[in-house]
Formats: sequence, structure tokens, C-alpha cells
Amino acid sequence: MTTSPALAAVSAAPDPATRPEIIRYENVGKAFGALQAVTDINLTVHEGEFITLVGPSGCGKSTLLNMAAGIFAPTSGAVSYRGEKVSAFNRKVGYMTQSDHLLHWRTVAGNIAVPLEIAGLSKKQIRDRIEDLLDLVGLKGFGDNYPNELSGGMRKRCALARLLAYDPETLLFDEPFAALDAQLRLKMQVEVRRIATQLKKSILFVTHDLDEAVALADRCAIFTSRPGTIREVLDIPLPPDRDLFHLRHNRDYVDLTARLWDEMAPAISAEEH
Ligand SMILES: Nc1ncnc2c1ncn2[C@@H]1O[C@H](COP(=O)(O)OP(=O)(O)OP(=O)(O)O)[C@@H](O)[C@H]1O
Repeated sequence: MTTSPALAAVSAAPDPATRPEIIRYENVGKAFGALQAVTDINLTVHEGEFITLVGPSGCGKSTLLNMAAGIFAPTSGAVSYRGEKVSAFNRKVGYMTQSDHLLHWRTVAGNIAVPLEIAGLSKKQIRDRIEDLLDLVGLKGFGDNYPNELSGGMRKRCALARLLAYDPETLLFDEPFAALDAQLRLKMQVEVRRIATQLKKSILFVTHDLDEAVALADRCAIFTSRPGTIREVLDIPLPPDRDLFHLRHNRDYVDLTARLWDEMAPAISAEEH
């Protein structure tokens, strides 16, 4: 019997749950004054795992990322990183949001250099690292351009290169591609999965796009509305080397997105806007 390449890839992929833990949320709650943002969150991210977070607006998805980054602490429960309580500004994680925050007075290379300069690398080390990063994100030859000379997708690639510059082992993405058109978004999704797999990053990725949530993930955590808690974690048994351009023909993908839409429909229709 011959095994299809896709099935071979699935069976060859080690079960993420057997890999070491990176981030653990244990009975986590976070209140901002009288407002209970999240409650009773339990979730473990393993090495090399790609987890997407979906849920109604304001249910606390970004709050979860912020606690992993050490931007603020939980008000109950515990957030740990490789077994240690997350302290202020967790330097093991890199954070990318919808806004790319590129410095308009610096070139692409100059923007990517920022974390490397802060880390105190020599000029030669910085130059070499920038060349590697430009290559990695598909921006070779654009190092001397300024952000206002770049397309939306190129700006995202530049922000991604800067994010990867100091080699954080975990990447936190908060709706990074929400403002891109559908085709560009697909291209960036392909890049993120390729880079995550190539560099073996662990990823927490917040999105409102349910198709994206399935296409990218190994697991998808579904939140309730505020105070947000994780209602269900959906396993996404698509191959690690999945072809995002052709997922629409994949039966598992179609079934999983339909299921996610069904799960989310009541919460989405109840939203005020
Ligand atoms: N620093 C803060 N100070 C006060 N309230 C906050 C703070 N951060 C978040 N909140 C509140 O906590 C709740 C959860 O916010 P959060 O941004 O985590 O939700 P979200 O699920 O990411 O929302 P969205 O999908 O709309 O981006 C919201 O009501 C928000 O107003």
C-alpha cells in the first residue's frame, strides 16, 4: 500500500503534547479593576506548536498574549514559561501586532538592526544577520529601501524580520495580517508557517479570521465571550507541510472550518458590531 505524502507527513509529525512545555496557563484570571477580562484559563503550549486563539471581540485573547510576554501579571492562577513564573518583560518571546511600528526614518536594514544594536552586536555581525534575515523573509535586495517605498506585504515581511532578529523562541502574533487583502494575507500565512517550521518556533496567534485559524494551527483554542475562558481546544490534524494555497480542496480543512464557524456563529451574531 502506498501512503500519500500528506498522510506520511501527518504520521511522521511527533505529537506536540509529548514535546517539552513552553507556556502554561494554569487557572488564570485577569481583572482590570472591576472588569474581569479572562477567567479560569488552562492552556499549555509545547515546543514547536502553533496555536491559534479565536473568540468574540473583547474576550481576552490579547490579554493572554500580554501575560505570556510579561506585560502584566494574572490576578489569579499562574502563567509560567519553561516552568518558571513569567516575570516582567519575558525576553524569550517576540510580539507582532496589526501595526508594524516600522521607523519611517530608517531603511529596512536599519529597522531590522534595532534589536541587534540593542543587543550590542558588532557592525559586521549586524550586517551578516540582516542579510540572512532579508533572505529568510524574501526581502533580499530591499535593505536600503525606506518603509514608505514598500508594499503592505513587504512592510509585514520587514516587521517579521525585525521580530526574528533577536531569535525569540516563541512568537506572539496579535492579528498581524488583519489589514491585508485576502491574497496578500494568504502569502503572509504561507511565510509564517514556513518560517515557524524552519526555525522550530512555538507560536500563539490571535485571529478573527476562522479560515486562518484552521489553516495555520496545530490546535485552535476557542474562547467564550467575556469574561473569556477557553471553551474548547480543537485539534487540527493537517500535515505540518500543508499547502495553504490548496487547502480549500482538503476535506479535513473544509470540515474543520465548517465546524469552527458553527461553534462561533452564536457568539459572532451576538456581537454588537
Ligand atoms: N490594559 C488594560 N487596561 C484596562 N482594560 C483592559 C486592558 N487590556 C485589556 N482590557 C480589557 O480587557 C478586555 C479584554 O481585552 P482584550 O484586548 O484582551 O480582548 P481581545 O479578545 O483581544 O479583543 P479583540 O478581539 O477585540 O482585539 C476588554 O474589555 C478590554 O477593554
